[in-house]
Amino acid sequence: MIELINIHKSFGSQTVLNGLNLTIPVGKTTAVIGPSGEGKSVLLKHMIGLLQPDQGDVLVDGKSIVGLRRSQLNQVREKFAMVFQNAALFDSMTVYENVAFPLEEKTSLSRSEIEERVAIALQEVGLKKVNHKYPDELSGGMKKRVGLARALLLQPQIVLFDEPTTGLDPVIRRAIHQLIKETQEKFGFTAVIVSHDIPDIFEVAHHIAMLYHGEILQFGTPEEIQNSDHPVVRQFISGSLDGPINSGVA
Ligand SMILES: Nc1ncnc2c1ncn2[C@@H]1O[C@H](COP(=O)(O)OP(=O)(O)OP(=O)(O)O)[C@@H](O)[C@H]1O
Repeated sequence: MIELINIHKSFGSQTVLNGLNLTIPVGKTTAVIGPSGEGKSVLLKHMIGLLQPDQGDVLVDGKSIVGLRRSQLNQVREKFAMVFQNAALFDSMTVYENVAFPLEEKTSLSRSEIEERVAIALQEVGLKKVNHKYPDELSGGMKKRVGLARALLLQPQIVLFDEPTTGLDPVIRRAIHQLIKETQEKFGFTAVIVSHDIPDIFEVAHHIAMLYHGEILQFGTPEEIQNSDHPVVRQFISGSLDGPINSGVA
């Protein structure tokens, strides 16, 4: 379980998180939504110790990860996998080499065992005959699938997705969402997804956390969020220009 307790985070004079509390349910998918620039990525980075809070605590399975030494933090991070916006593949490596990389680095599996696991992982994300291709020979959707295959290979307990469908067309976006949903159900990991995909994300996540002005304004099931009475939540999910949220565009 990940618990964020009274998190405060500022960059210079800009306060981004302002006493934020959030508990991520185990074995479920939680989506973090909210206007651009409100701190969704900053929040995700606190969960894995890439950023430290100015105040407050982050607990992973009941233990604080704030102020840990690098070696201790690396141990905690073994529970996690992170799927970045751009899939973060190594351009000079083939798809096979990219996916095999964590197994070669972190396990003592034999070459044939690694080959077998990579083949299964690529099959699981619906990729065929791409082993020898390089990332720049793949479409955006295929790259995301490779990133997901690599993330799942070490069987993480927790998978963090930072806007996993950015830049994809609506059909591929749906396919990636479907894949995240299916793999989460199959492996049962705890997932946290930062997403702008409304209303699609309501079909993927079990819980939605709406971030606004440095706090979680509302946490609930997709149904509860869709039926929210809160004017900010209502405006945000309907994409209306009228309401308390200022788009910042004149
Ligand atoms: N390392 C950093 N140093 C300084 N400011 C930062 C840093 N990281 C984030 N910020 C600032 O914190 C704010 C929140 O950024 P963040 O990327 O978390 O927003 P977001 O909600 O994920 O936005 P978007 O939906 O547009 O991706 C932004 O104003 C950003 O400029």
